[in-house]
Amino acid sequence: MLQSTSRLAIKICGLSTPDTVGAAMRGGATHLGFVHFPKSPRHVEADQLRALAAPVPAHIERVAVLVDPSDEILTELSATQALTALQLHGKESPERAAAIRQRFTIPVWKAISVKTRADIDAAKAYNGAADFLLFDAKTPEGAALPGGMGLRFDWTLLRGAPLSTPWGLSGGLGIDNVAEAIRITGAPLVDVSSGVESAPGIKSVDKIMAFCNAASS
Ligand SMILES: O=C(O)c1ccccc1N[C@@H]1O[C@H](COP(=O)(O)O)[C@@H](O)[C@H]1O
Repeated sequence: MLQSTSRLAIKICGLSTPDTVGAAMRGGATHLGFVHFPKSPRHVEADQLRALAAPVPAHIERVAVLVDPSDEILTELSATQALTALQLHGKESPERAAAIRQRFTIPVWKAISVKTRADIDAAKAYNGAADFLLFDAKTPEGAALPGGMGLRFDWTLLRGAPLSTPWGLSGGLGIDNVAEAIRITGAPLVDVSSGVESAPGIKSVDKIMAFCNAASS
């Protein structure tokens, strides 16, 4: 889970190679994300995830990104013993999030798709059901993926939002805008995927390092 410290937390998401996992760790990422969703260009199988996470020290969180996962998929991932949290990035209800947390005894993050202030207000339904809320941009109806598309939302919508569950910001973050995003929202955690890629699914070591520097500056 996100620790209650003033240090900014950085999540580099969609990692699929040892060299980019290494870059994220060297850059100071506090959280590493692994997408398990076959439609994604960042998809990693459970065995691959286990191998990628093996050299990661315990103080760095390992988060699986999932879209409406079945219990079968969750059981397979749980068996890797490689994860410290599950990020639910589909249409999981508060009841489903709570049930996953209880059955798999692991912190659950819920991605909240945001277009308007009403979307942020509606996130309170997950208070007590999810351990962490990740605000991300709403992708267009019929889009191939529910995230990882480099889309951002109006960050000012988060100003003054009464959030009682720990939270973070994602969606369209990159080297050139992450500092502004932190300034506007006060986000305690920033999450990036496509903003540190050279092509969809291809993470760039240089961009990961630059993002970590920009976020921490
Ligand atoms: O990255 C993916 O392919 C993905 C697939 C399915 C659900 C979520 C996905 N990515 C997550 O989306 C946010 C924002 O990404 P971006 O920085 O805008 O590219 C991030 O949490 C990714 O983990």
